[in-house]
Amino acid sequence: MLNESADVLIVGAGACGGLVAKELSGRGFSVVVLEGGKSYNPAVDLANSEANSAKIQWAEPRVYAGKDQVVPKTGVGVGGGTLTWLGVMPRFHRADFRTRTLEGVGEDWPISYEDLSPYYAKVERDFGLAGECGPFAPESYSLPMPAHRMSWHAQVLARGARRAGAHPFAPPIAINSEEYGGRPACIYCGWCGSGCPTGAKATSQGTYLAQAEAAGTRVISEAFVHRVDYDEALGRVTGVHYLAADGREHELRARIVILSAHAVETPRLLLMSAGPSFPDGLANSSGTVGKYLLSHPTWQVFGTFDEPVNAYKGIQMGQVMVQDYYKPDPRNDYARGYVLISYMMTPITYANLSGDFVGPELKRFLHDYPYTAAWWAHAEGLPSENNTVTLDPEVKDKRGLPVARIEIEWQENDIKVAAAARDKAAELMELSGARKVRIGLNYGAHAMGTCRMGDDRQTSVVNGYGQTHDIKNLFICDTSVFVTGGGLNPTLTAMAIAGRSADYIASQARRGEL
Ligand SMILES: Cc1cc2nc3c(=O)[nH]c(=O)nc-3n(C[C@H](O)[C@H](O)[C@H](O)COP(=O)(O)OP(=O)(O)OC[C@H]3O[C@@H](n4cnc5c(N)ncnc54)[C@H](O)[C@@H]3O)c2cc1C
Repeated sequence: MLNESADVLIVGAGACGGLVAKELSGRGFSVVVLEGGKSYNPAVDLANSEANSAKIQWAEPRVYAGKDQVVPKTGVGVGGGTLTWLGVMPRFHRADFRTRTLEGVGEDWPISYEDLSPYYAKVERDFGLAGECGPFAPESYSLPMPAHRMSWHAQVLARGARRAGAHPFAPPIAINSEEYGGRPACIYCGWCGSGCPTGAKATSQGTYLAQAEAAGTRVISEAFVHRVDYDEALGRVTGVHYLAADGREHELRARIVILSAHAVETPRLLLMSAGPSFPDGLANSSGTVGKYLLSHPTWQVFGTFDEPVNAYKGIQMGQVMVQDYYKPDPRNDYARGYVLISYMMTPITYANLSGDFVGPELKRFLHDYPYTAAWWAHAEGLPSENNTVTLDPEVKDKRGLPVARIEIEWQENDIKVAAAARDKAAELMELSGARKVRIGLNYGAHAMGTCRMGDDRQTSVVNGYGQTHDIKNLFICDTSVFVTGGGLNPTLTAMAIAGRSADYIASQARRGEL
């Protein structure tokens, strides 16, 4: 067993873990990041093959026991979800933080858009975003890089949206439209989800973690944390135990522990770290660790055109977005709203995941690939106590640890808002001139919630700064802390919250409060 120590120990080298490492190491803290996955050189290890995307997606067993299908998009490796992600980074709207007050659904957050506004801007600058804020943004803001020129796919989709009176725009995206941050402009090869071999796509690895390492952070890959250590006498966490690639156990001690393992593995780790003071899971006196799992109910909507669309050429997702139907409208028979995002899958994913097509219909569908455009209809799923991450009582991973058991069932509002999104996407596709519209799969995308923030320690796990109510030197900085999911891609908001938490941690530590 190896024993080491650090001021700050971060579990998970993804979007938020990388950001917090950079912020804290830049302020003189000694920081160690433990990452369960491998470290890759994208230019070599992930170059131009769809098969590579499997390397960087979480592939360890999980039990899906819910009524509805959810694909909790999770990456693995140094860079986490940003290795495989598609980089669409819109800001949440003011109303997203106050759904209970404004519409009587979900819960209000303990923080507001105004609290996050400067942190949004900082991530947009530091990470490097291209695009426009769009006509429905919570405030007008500009991004460091101009929008990408719309691909033909995006133009075809935008044509239908304009005919419906909507306002399509090129949303914020973490893919360089010009040289920025020492990274090249995108060459539109279309392999964003396989790891981006050129480095034009921003990843935590290529931005924050590289800067953190330059400032002294140590990133240890293939280090799977299976326990957060809690000292009963001190009432503090003291570090973690992790298993290295060779199966050997190590202990790492730290003054401050930050969990950034994403909304499935963070609650799993807390539940696995139960002890005498916390028999139901560490920092779980509220009983809410693992509850209120949030996801976005989505539909894939395809349109086949007479002329080639060649949607596989260019940025995979988010060359165009429609946000006209995002703002809640009392005339709707559902609360909240949705967006439409251009998204064409790469060929194998298209064949595997597009819909329930079989026989000649599947053959035609595959043949139509270059002639096909696609909207991703992306709606807000509301929190429910019954949507959970727990420890499976039977299935164990290769280390003998209980795997996460994920249960989700869409509620009536989720089904209605997602159906409205799907129908609008189909309508716009027809207006674009599609000769055939096909409805593809319906699933829950993204994972959030499970350790939600709140002012009330009886009903939430962390405060507005990601500090657990139960243990003052234990923090959560990832999408677990979301109270509601908004209807937009979540990672920018998670990173903005993590940036705010990093400021708080630094100031509290300096005052000797941690
Ligand atoms: C294909 C795909 C496309 C996506 N596209 C978008 C998009 O366009 N826009 C958007 O906003 N979001 C997108 N996402 C989602 C986005 O990747 C996540 O929201 C984001 O990465 C979450 O950040 P995080 O810091 O919470 O966790 P992550 O970035 O997931 O990082 C968590 C890290 O923790 C590690 N880890 C987990 N458990 C342990 C453990 N016990 N010990 C050590 N390490 C551990 C994991 O291996 C992982 O590297 C996409 C995701 C996928 C998979």
